[in-house]
Formats: sequence, C-alpha cells, structure tokens
Amino acid sequence: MLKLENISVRFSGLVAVDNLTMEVKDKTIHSLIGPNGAGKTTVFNAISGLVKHDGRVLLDGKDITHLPVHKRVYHGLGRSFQNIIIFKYMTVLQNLMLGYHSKLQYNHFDEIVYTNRFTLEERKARLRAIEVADLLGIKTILGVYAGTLPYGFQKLIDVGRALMTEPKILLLDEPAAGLTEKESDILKEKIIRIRDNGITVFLIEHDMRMVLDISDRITVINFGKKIAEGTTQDVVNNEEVIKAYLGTAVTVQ
Ligand SMILES: Nc1ncnc2c1ncn2[C@@H]1O[C@H](COP(=O)(O)OP(=O)(O)OP(=O)(O)O)[C@@H](O)[C@H]1O
Repeated sequence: MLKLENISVRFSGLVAVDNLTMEVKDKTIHSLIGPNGAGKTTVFNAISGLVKHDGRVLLDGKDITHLPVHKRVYHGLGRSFQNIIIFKYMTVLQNLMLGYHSKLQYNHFDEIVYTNRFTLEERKARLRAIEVADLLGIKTILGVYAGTLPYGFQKLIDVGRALMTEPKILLLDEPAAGLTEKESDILKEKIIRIRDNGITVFLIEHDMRMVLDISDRITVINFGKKIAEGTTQDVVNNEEVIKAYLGTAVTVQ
C-alpha cells in the first residue's frame, strides 16, 4: 500500500532520515517508533510532501514522490499532526467539515451566489462528517462547540478531520500525547476501528502500551536509520531496540 524506497532527508549537515526503505501493508496498523529526534516526523513529512528528500514514495503502486501536498491527499493520504489545531468557537461538525476542504468542487463564485454546486458540495461534506463522527463515536456531540470539550475529544476531532477526505492511509503523529490513560484507551479502540473499516494506519507514538496493543507491525528507527522491523514480539526482543529505545525488555501479552 505505502512503499518508501531509499528515503533520505538532509538538513544542512544533519542526516535526519538515512536511506530508509520500508513498506506499510494494506489495512494494517503499522507503527514507527524510535528515540526523540530519530527522524520519525521527518519521515511523515517526506511522505506528505512537506520536505525535500531523495528516494521514492509509492502509494498503491503510484509514484507520488513529486506530487504537491494537496494532490497526495487526492490520492488517498490523510494526516494528523503532532500539535492539534481545533477551532474552539466552531462546532464539532464545522471543525470536521473543514477537513473536506481539499475535496470541495466549488469556487468563490459558487459560494457567494450560493449555486446548486455549492449546496450539493456542502451536503456531501456534511454527510461525510456524520459518517466520520459515527465511526469515531462522536455523533452525539456534533453540535457542541469544540472548545468546551475535554482534550481527548479534541484529539478525536483532529483525527476525524484527517478522515474527512476518505484516505486510504492515515498518518497519525503521536495521537496519544497529552492524553490520560483512559483517553488513550478510548483512542486505541478508535484506531482499531479505523483499521477495521479498511483504512491503513501509519502511527508514530511514544506510548508503548498503545503501540504494543494495537500494532500489526512495527518499524524502529534510530538516527534516521532502520534498526528493526517486524511484529511486536520481534521488536521488543530485539537487542538493538532495547539498547537504543526500550531500555528494558517489554513483555507482550
Ligand atoms: N526543519 C528542520 N530543520 C533542521 N533540522 C530539523 C528540521 N526538522 C527536524 N530536524 C532535525 O531532524 C532530526 C529528526 O527530527 P524529527 O522531528 O523527525 O524526529 P522525531 O523522531 O520525530 O522526534 P520526536 O520523537 O522528538 O518527535 C532532529 O535532529 C531534528 O532536530
């Protein structure tokens, strides 16, 4: 589904991602882990088209390496960022609908004159927002102002916004950061549900409880280089991963 071939990213003298080749298989939850500064977010930025890189990015067999960000979204790439942006004085529905923006087929003229095309597109966005809210279990709060909700819900809205464009693959960058254990358990269930709905999830996360509970496969990087890859068992028993990141061996249930 997503293939990275020999991806390297350099910032002046620093090699942030070093010749990374890996594949994320269709309809799996695949985690990318590693110490702070290992290059994880930079990998996501390369996939999204936000940073210059060597190597190729292939999505469903199509080479998207040279496509601009919005065209990658069109080809099925969805992404949420490390720092969430929530419009506090907008409702949950309005926040979700913003995520549909890159798919909208109307222009400013349609918007001002309120053409049929505008009404139709708005209706499509609204219907998609309801589908997404249903998937995430937040349908009952669609009319609530986002700013009044606890942080865990705001995170779900952020994930929901990335789902609005009907992505084939969703990149989630540290979605559990700042969440309580209970909120993170809820998020875990939602991520599994997203995968079970046929959307591939590529996850960066430091919460190892979450990573080990939900990942089908894990890739570990350190100083921009892949040091291990495999199932949760393979990774937690890997000496180099223990030394570089995990500290002590973790038991997988
Ligand atoms: N725009 C940039 N300009 C210069 N250096 C950068 C830039 N972005 C990232 N870096 C550097 O590249 C390296 C990798 O950073 P990156 O944010 O990808 O790591 P990370 O694994 O996501 O870290 P964390 O787990 O702390 O989020 C770091 O040394 C970082 O300082």
